[in-house]
Amino acid sequence: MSRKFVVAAAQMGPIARDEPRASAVARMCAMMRSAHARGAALVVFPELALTTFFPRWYMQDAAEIDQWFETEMPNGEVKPLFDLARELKIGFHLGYAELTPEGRHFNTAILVSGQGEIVGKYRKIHLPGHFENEEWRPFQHLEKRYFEKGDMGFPVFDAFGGKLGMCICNDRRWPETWRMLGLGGAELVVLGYNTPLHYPPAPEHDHLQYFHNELSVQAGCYQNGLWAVAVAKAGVEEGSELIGGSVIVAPTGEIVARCVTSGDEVISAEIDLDRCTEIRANVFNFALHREPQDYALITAPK
Ligand SMILES: NC(=O)N[C@@H](C(=O)O)c1ccc(O)cc1
Repeated sequence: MSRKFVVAAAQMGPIARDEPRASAVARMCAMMRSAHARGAALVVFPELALTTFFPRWYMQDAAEIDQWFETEMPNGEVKPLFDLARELKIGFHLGYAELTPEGRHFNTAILVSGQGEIVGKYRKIHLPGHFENEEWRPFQHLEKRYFEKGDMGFPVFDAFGGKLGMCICNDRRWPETWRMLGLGGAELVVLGYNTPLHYPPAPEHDHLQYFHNELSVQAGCYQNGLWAVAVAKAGVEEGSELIGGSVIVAPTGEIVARCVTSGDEVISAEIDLDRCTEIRANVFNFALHREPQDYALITAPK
């Protein structure tokens, strides 16, 4: 059986602070239709795709914070996306802020099948930023304040005729993320990001943001022999510029499609999951060449 299919990346432009979720969902539905018209079986939306990137603001009031979170998935506002997926028989990946019935907060992503069923879930592990208000910053990055570290590890799911894994934004910079997913057998990793162009602790690196995005994703793909779809929320959002540059990357590390705008934009590529073998049966044949007995420091407590 052929393991080729078309994947799409649906990059999103900015979402305003007062933009209702229904508006973001309508934009996603339009891109889902465009992805479907290209023959895509799966369309990947960004991290925290339903709202503006709220960790840029310092908040103390619990109710004010919780308004950015979803207590159910799907809920009434997101249901049109699930309904359209079912109608078009197209799967999707969606990032959102999750508030559990126990009152826990996570930066979460789900994988939804072409039948509109949630078939995978991941909660972000590498939370960037800081806990307290840092007034010297033009924008805060308070993910450590608003989210708990994910508690699901790096799961890999049987879906779309192969093995799929997820990670979220800052996770993509960490080789451990990719290696865990690679060891779990992932053949395709899907991820979303909100990456500010300006990095206040080291502004001399601002010009490297696009490069570091590609470097991280391409290295993760090559070193683990897997495909990736990495999708931005881009553009100037509430005065903070987020990078675009969403990409689809092959197991060889080559970029096969790249967004060229900072707005809502769909790109697609036919991917062949069997091409993972080109790398995994050769230079990164884990069973033959990995030497984990020499990697103990990687898992030593910090
Ligand atoms: N949403 C994210 O995870 N964004 C991060 C990233 O792009 O890796 C990130 C990391 C450090 C920062 O100071 C700001 C943003």
